Amino acid sequence: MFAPFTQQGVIGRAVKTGKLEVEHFNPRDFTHDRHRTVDDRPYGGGPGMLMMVKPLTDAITAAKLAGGEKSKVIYLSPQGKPLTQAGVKSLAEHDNIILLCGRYEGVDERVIESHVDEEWSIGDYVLSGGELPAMVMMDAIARLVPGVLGHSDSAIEDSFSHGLLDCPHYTRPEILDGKAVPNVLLSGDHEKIRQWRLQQSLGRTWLRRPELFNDLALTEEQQRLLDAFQASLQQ
Ligand SMILES: Nc1nonc1C(=O)NCC1CCCCC1
Repeated sequence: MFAPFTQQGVIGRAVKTGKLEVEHFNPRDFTHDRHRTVDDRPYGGGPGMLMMVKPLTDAITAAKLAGGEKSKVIYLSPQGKPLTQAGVKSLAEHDNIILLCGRYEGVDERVIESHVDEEWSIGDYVLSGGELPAMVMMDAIARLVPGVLGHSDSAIEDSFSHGLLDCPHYTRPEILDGKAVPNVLLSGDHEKIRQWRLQQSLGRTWLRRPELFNDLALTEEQQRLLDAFQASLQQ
């Protein structure tokens, strides 16, 4: 699952240029029976299986040997803290991260208590395994690693970087099904374009995700632009 992800695109380039290192530790390689068993039945009954403790903790130990004892162990599950850009920024501070990807119905709680530093969720829905959430987290963190993105501004301008939703974007043709690109974007007036984009981000955030303003302290300019946006809707 991870090979295409770590060999293509932003992550692929970062791995190729040595800005990122990705290594896998498969619990199956830490089993000692013929069937390389990694799952076991849950105490208390109930459907499905859990991941066995020993192959998991041995894999984590091996990963720590490779990445260093200071590696942060992260477990991805719906029971984790909801991942936001702020959370990504805090995670990007670590030099080494071990992402524990669950399968079946999950892992023994004692593995989480004894080996996991932080539990994170990428959203309130249930997936079949932790691999896709791990790749989501890897992609979001990698974009913040200096030198990983060609044009670093694009990461800074990413939505949520200022806690706001992204503004609308346009490319050719200038008229599409009778709908024209907003004139300001054709004006070449970079200050006007910056203000328009900021106002659009503020307006969209207000219309679609007003709760995001709870964690934001708007600058005077932002407040002025938002007020004008709201007033324009009253007309
Ligand atoms: N949502 C999520 N956010 O992060 N992970 C998520 C998930 O849905 N993970 C599924 C895994 C969880 C461990 C047991 C097997 C299924």
